[in-house]
Amino acid sequence: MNRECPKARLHTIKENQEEIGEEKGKMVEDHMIKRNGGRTPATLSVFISDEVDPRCVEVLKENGIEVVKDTKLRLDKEKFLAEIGKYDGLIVRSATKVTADIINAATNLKIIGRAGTGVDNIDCDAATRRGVIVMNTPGGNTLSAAEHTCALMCCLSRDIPNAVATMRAGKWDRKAFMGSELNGKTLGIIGLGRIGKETIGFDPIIPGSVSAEFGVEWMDLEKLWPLVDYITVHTPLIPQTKNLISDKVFGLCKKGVRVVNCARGGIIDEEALLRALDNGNCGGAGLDVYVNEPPEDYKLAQHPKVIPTPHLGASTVEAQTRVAVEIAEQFVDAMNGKSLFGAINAQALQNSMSPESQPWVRLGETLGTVLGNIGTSGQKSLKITTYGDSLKKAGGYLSTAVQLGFMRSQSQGGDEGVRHTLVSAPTLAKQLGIQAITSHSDAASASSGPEVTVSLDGFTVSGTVSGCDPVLLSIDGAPFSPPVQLKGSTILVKAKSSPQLLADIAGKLAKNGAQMTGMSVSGETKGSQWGLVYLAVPPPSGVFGIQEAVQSAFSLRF
Ligand SMILES: NC(=O)C1=CN([C@@H]2O[C@H](COP(=O)(O)OP(=O)(O)OC[C@H]3O[C@@H](n4cnc5c(N)ncnc54)[C@H](O)[C@@H]3O)[C@@H](O)[C@H]2O)C=CC1
Ligand SMILES: O=C(O)C(=O)COP(=O)(O)O
Repeated sequence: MNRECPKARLHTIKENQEEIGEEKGKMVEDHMIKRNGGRTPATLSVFISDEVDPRCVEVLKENGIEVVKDTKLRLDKEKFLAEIGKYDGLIVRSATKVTADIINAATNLKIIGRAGTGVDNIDCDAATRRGVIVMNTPGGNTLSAAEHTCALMCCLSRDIPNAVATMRAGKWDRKAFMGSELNGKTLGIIGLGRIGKETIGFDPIIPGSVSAEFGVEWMDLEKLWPLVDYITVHTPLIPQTKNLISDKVFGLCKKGVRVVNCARGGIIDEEALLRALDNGNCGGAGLDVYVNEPPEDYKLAQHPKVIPTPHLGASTVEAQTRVAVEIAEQFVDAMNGKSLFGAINAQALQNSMSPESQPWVRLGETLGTVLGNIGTSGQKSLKITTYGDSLKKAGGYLSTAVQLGFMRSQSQGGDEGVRHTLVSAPTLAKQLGIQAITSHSDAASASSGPEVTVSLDGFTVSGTVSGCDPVLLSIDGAPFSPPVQLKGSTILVKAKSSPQLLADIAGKLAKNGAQMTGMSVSGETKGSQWGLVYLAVPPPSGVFGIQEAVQSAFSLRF
C-alpha cells in the first residue's frame, strides 16, 4: 500500500485538525503544533509583543493564523504571565524580555520568533527545556546595522552631532570642530559575521569585486589592539565577549582610540569606557546599545565624547519590513511542517523533517522507550547501531529520538519547566548524563533490510519500519517472527519459556479484566520469552496484576 506517513514531528495545521484521533494526537502533542482539542486551524494564535511592521500581522493572517498584537502588555508582567498561556507562538524584537517565568507560563507555546538577530533577550535555555523552538531572521537587518555602524564612525571622526547642536543653538563655530579623516586609519573589527563583514566592505557604489581587494587582515587581539585607530564590535553578547573591551584593552590601545558598539551593550565595559573617555585613552564612542535599555542613568549618553543612539541599528523601513515578513513566513512554514529556517535550538528536529526520516524517528523513540523500561539499573550509555545504506546519515537524529524515548520512560513527571521533545532532548540528555554512541554498518542486517539496534546495560532491542510504523524485531536476542508493530497500548511481558506461555498470560490478563486485541510471543532467549500484548484500552493502572506470575511486565503506550 502506498500511503503517505503521518508527520510525527511537525504536524501540519491541517493534519492536526483532521487527524487528531487519540494516537496521532499523542504523537504530535509534544511538538510544535500541539493537540488542539478541536480548535480549528484558524485558531492557532500568535502574540506579538513588540513594535513589528504591520506586514507581519498581514502575512500571518493571510495564512489562517490568528494574531494579537499588544506592545503594552509586556509592561505589566502579571498580566503578561496570565495572558501568554493562550498562544501557540510569540513574536518579539529586543524590548520584550522573554524570561523563564514567561516561557513556563506559556503552556501552549511552540515557537518564539525574533524579528531581528540577537536572541539575548530570550531565555533560550528555558525555551529549549520546554521544547519551545526559538528562531530569528538572520540577515534581515544586517545592512541597516552595518550602515548605522558606518554612520557612527563618520559622526565620530567629524563630531557631527556636536557641530549640529551648535548650529541649532544659533552659533557659527568652525574652529571647535577640526575632524580627522577615516582614510588611512586602521579599523579593528571584532566579530566578522554578517554585520562585521558588511562593515569593512560596505560601500553602496563600489562593487564587491573591488572591495575584496581591500582585504581584512586577521590577527590575534593582543596584536590588534596597539595598531587600531577605531574598534567596532559585532559579536553576540556571550560570556566570552562580555566586557571584551575593558580597562586593560584601553590601556593596550593607542591613546585616543575610538570605539563603536552597534552589537550589544556590555561588550564594551561601560564603566571602563567612562574612565577611558575621561582620561583620554578613548577619544570618542559611538554607542547604539547599552547594558540596560533604556539606560538606568545617562552618564555615558550625556558624555560630550559619546555619540549615543537609542538602539536604532535595525530601525529602517527596509530592515523592519524584511524582518517582519521573514519571521511571519518562517512561522507559517514551521507551522505547516515545511521548514524550520532560522531556528537556533532545533537541530535534531530540523534533521528529521523529511517524510522518509519521520517513521525512523518514531522507531528511535519507541526503541528508547522499550529499553528505558526493560534495561535500566542506572546505566546511561545508549549504543545505537544503524544498518543499511539508507540509514547512513540517520545516526544524528536517531540518537536524539532514542534519548527522547528513553528519558520519557524514566520521567517521573513533575519536573517543572521540562517538556520532552526532539527540541529539548539533547539538552536534557546532557544534563542527565545520558550518552548516545552511534555506529553504522552499510551491510544489510539480519532482517536483510534497514534496521536499528539500541543497547543498554547488556540488553539490545532492534527494530525496523514497516510502511509508516515502527516494528520490533527482537529483544535481548529473542526474535519476534513475524516482527510486531509497536502501536497503541500494550503490555510487554517477560516470562519463563513454556509452550503454554501465550495461553497462560492471556488467561491471567483476561481474568484481571484486560481487553486484549492481540498478542505475540518471541523466540526463546536464556530460558525466557517476551510477549507483547495489545490492549483495546490502556490499563487503568499497572499491568493488571500479572507481575507475580511472570518475570517482568511493563505497560507501554506508543
Ligand atoms: N544595533 C542593532 O540594532 C543590531 C544589533 N545586532 C547585533 O549585532 C551583533 C552581530 O550580528 P551579526 O553580524 O548578524 O551576527 P553573526 O552571528 O553573523 O556574527 C557574529 C560573529 O561574532 C563572532 N564571535 C563570536 N564570539 C566571538 C569572540 N569572542 N571574539 C570575536 N568574534 C566572536 C562569531 O564567530 C560570528 O562570526 C549581534 O550581537 C546582534 O545582536 C544585529 C542587528 C541589529
Ligand atoms: O536584531 C538585533 O539584534 C537588534 O538588535 C535589533 O533590535 P530591534 O529589533 O531593533 O529591537
